[in-house]
Amino acid sequence: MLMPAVELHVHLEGTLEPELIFALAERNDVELPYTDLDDLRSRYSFTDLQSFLDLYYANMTVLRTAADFADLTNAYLARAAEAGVRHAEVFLDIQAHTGRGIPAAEVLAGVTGALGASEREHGLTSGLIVTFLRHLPGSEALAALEEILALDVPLLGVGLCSTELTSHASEFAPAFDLARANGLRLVAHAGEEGPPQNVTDVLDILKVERVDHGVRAMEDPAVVERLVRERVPLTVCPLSNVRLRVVDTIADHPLRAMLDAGLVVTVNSDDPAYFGGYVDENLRQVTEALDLGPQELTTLARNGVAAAFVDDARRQELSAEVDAWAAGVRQTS
Ligand code: HPA
Ligand SMILES: [Zn+2]
Repeated sequence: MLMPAVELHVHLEGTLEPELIFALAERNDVELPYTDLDDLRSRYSFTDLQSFLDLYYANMTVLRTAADFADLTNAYLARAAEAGVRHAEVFLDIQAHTGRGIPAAEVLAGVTGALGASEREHGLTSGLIVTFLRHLPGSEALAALEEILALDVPLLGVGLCSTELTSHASEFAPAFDLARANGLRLVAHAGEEGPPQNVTDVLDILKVERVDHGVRAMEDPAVVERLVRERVPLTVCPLSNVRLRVVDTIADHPLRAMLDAGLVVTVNSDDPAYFGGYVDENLRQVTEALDLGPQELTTLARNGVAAAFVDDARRQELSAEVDAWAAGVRQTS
């Protein structure tokens, strides 16, 4: 039986599958620089985060209308449901769309419309986290948030992504302060390509409640100790870490060491259309490569429920599903 999973780290644009890229290019009359699907797929070989981001942003040009964004969101929700995802909090790089002339209202109409129907249409609950792009100025993050708040769309939280190496977290403090003042939940990517200090910075300066990736925190025992003590969830993405060369192979992934250290880690897919698999495949590969047993998998599932931004009633439902699954796994192992 598939583990009931909570997905807390997935970029909607990173679920844009090659087939949908071609379908949307045709629908919108966008000329693609690829001859066919195989040509596009042959470019999915990355040397680091930036080499991936270049292709990821380039492929977004096919997304133009609310219907495109709704199709993208529905395709993800359908695939996530197949992967056992019971609740998903999805990231949206809104500035990557407004920056090429697509109005925020158009993007959000498509995304929030589909997310609003996720329970009815796909059987899982969901929420939206708008992620600011760290390679753009902090003032633009603030302006983006002001624009979104004025639209009054359902929004769960804000995050921070893109390259960690070219800016300091403090640039984004005004945007995060405004988000907090509006009751939004706060997360940020840190400790993926950047050092453990970046993890400390997003906690201290942006006051985030979860850290996305955070794997490089393992390089500093004091940071690990703090994350354990404060029970800060880390949304780990194993296949992403391999494909972006954060770790050499899945067998070298620190996930088991992170669990052993007492960190509240969860397993997520990041950009599944680019990195070789959704949550189910991430779980399958770490289970095999790191020889995870029922106990570790149950901990991962429970961590996901604990780390989700849901109300008490939904947390209890998710918790009961995990308990039922764990009891079944214990019986069969
Ligand atoms: O793994 C990631 N890191 C930073 N930014 C991103 N945007 C999409 N995926 C990522
Ligand atoms: Zn990410």
